[in-house]
Amino acid sequence: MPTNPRVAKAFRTMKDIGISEEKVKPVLKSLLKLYDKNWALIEEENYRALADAIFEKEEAEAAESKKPENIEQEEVLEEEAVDEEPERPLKRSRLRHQEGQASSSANNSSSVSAGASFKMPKVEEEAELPGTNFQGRSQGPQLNNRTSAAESLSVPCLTYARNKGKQPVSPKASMLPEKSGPSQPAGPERYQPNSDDRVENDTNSRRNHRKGKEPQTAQIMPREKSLVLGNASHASNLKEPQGEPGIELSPKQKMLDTHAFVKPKDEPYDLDSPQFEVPIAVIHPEPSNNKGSSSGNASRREPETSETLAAGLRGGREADEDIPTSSNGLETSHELVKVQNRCYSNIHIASSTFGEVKVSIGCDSALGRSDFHLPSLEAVLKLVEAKCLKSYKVPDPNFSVTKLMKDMCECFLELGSQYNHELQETRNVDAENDIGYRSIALVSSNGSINSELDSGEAQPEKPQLPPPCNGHTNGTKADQTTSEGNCGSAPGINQNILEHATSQSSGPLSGCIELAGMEAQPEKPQLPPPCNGHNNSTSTDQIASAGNCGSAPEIDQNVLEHVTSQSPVAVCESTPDEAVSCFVEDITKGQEKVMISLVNQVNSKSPPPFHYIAQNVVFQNAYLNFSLARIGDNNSCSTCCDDCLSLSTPCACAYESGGDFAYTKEGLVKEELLKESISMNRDPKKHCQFFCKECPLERSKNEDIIEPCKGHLVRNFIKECWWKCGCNKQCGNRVVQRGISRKLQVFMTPEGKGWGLRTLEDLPRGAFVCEYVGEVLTNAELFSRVSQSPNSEEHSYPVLLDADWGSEGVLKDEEALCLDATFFGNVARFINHRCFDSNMVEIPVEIETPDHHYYHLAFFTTRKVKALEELTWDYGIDFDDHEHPVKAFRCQCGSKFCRNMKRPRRSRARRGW
Ligand SMILES: C[S@@+](CC[C@H](N)C(=O)[O-])C[C@H]1O[C@@H](n2cnc3c(N)ncnc32)[C@H](O)[C@@H]1O
Repeated sequence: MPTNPRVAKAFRTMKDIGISEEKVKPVLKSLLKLYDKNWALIEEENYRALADAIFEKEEAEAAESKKPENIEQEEVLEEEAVDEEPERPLKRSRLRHQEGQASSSANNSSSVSAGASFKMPKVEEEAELPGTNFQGRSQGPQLNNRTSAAESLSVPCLTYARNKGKQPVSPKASMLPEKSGPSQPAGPERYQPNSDDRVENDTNSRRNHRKGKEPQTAQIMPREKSLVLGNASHASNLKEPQGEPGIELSPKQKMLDTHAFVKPKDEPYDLDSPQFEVPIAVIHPEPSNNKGSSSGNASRREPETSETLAAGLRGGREADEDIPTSSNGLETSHELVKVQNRCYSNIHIASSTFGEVKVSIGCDSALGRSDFHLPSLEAVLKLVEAKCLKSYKVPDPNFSVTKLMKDMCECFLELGSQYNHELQETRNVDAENDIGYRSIALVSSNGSINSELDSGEAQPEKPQLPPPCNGHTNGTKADQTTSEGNCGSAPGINQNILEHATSQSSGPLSGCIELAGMEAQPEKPQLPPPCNGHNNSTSTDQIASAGNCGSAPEIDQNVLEHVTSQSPVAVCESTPDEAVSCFVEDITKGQEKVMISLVNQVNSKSPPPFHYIAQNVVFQNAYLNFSLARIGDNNSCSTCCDDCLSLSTPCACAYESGGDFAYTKEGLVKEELLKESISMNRDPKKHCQFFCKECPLERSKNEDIIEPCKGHLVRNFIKECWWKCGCNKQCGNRVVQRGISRKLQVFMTPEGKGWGLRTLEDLPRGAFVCEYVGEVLTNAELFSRVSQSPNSEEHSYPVLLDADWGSEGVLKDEEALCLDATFFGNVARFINHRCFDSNMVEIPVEIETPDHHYYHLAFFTTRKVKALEELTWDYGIDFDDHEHPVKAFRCQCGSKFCRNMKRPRRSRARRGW
């Protein structure tokens, strides 16, 4: 009897089930070597792995001795087939990591199917799934996340059968057919009534496998926790034994072992843990590559990540649990799973000293459910978002779970660092910028950073400024301004600050701005100096050189945005010495879903008097017919529900845009339409134009001598779902009608263009910004309005709704319409013109009526637009057309393609008015 009590016990246990010491010894030796003497793995489940290995060895030997020549031949083929088969999970995921390839096998790793029939629909998606710990998923005999209920039930049958009939068959076995034929893929390996059939069935199964039909059941089956030795499955969890002393392998066994998991020594696995837990545990919406951070990228399985998360989840782990650590001393995902077992249905939040926060959610409802399959992260997020939008009536269509989780992290940080508040107040402003502080800072008129503004009790920590682009925290404002051109909006950090500012509804700066007429007048904020040259050394030229970044320095913008969210009233002051001569918290007066502030840091001009409207209004004669009766079946999708974009076949509303919806699921205009629309503006001559027989536009100018039509571009329309449609308001084919959702701001441009519109957040290409909203006028009405206007130059540029005049036949005067936002309009009235390379393009949108003489004109970004960039649109002006009723302005767009520059004129057909 061996002296080592563990060895002795192993022998004893094996003996109990009729296995001699002689047989146990070499296998045990081999296993010990394989598992790095990790006895826990061998002893687990009453020496299941050991028994498996012994049976497998026996099986292989028996097969070897019986094998006729033709089978050997077959095995060669089988080996080849195995070579062609997608690699087993662990190896696959590793390859992926090493080679950076999005191998389809990552998914397949958890598929019942094997061989050529391997196919998972979501391959690419999952391959990119951030935070999916494929390694964790692939350890040990896998619980297949695609295993059908029947397959799951078959587990014990297989394992019992494998057990030479020495163990009682699980009651579940009786639920399965006695013997599965070839038409039942997992049949032969699932149920084997007696040991005599074993080799035969193995052969069958491999034949099937070669045909790509045989699922590798043995390797991917779930094991029930209560399984005892007799339930042992294939020895598929053994490391490839080649070269292991003490075990001679037959070719057949080698073949079998090719199917076996190659279990690296530093990644012990837990046979008990249902593998589907792993991906759930490690799903992270936003992977971070930040080394040393606790919010790791689980898909890359950074050791820190596993460790931190495991540590966070560890909770009540037994002290004596003998799960080995990996070779680098860190715990493995295996532990993560195990620990998770005890923490499911919990939310865990942890932060690192780097100020990063990790939120993890454990779900137990799927445990043990054989019908459970791993959804893609994208699908999970989408569903949650849909639920939030529907059930919780989240009004913002751009609500995202990822953002929500970010918010959670931020709140966690904020709350967690409150105690540090006072310390933060006295922080040296020259200190390193630290995103962890999520701060807002102000710039005083002398350009130095003022960190004294936080006077609120128990407020989150003191705002801290991001350093200006030139790195000089104490530099002058001019420095900051001039450096802005190179930086765009400050990378990442400023955006965070902006968002933070917006979210702090009663934050530390509450009431900082002087509020006219309010009783309590808290300290006035030290706002940035104006850009008019009146103050200190600030130079207008320098500011103007801010280039593409819009006009205001980013830091100022942070301030403004922050103040915007705090200040309940507008403040306009006439003294140019003040940093902001005019500030309006919300020019929409609550009519948009989002507030849109207005700020003037350039001169003392007040906002123009106009009525903000969020929807077009008819001035007088314009004829619009929105009757439901006009909307036919071709123009609506009454049988749809929820979100039309999720339909496999687009509904009738996609007809207008060529049978496919104009929007992506992200709410962006699809490339093709976007490109076409941009091209129409840039090179109108290349596109189809319609020439009216009797142009209503010309008619409106002069009824006596009607000039020939100058042509109208035939534009592509977006058609959105509407009231007659069965889908809901959050349907992805309803973007424009949901209104403005982006953070925008009206500001005084320093280049002399007057007011302009800018974005306070980064915008992707194809994003809806706003609609041009104004009074709907007939062209005749507009003509008389403009001609009566003493200074037509100051008239907000009207737009002609002529995108489909060609299909409308001869239009009556009341059908030839345009929009004028001069007196009644929305934020689009502030959008300035830029020749040729503007960052927005207008696209006609059909919503309420299929009559295309009236439609909505919506602006979409032509490219990614950085926070603080001015939003522009090419009005299509021909600066040489001196006959035009609206006098052309002297263009200050700054584009190198400007059509109004002092050089040979680039004339172009004037679009619309
Ligand atoms: C639709 S409004 C834009 C808002 C306007 N800047 C304001 O202050 O209300 C059009 C007017 O803005 C001015 N504008 C727009 N783009 C311009 C440009 N590129 N250069 C100079 N002025 C421009 C012209 O006065 C034009 O008539």
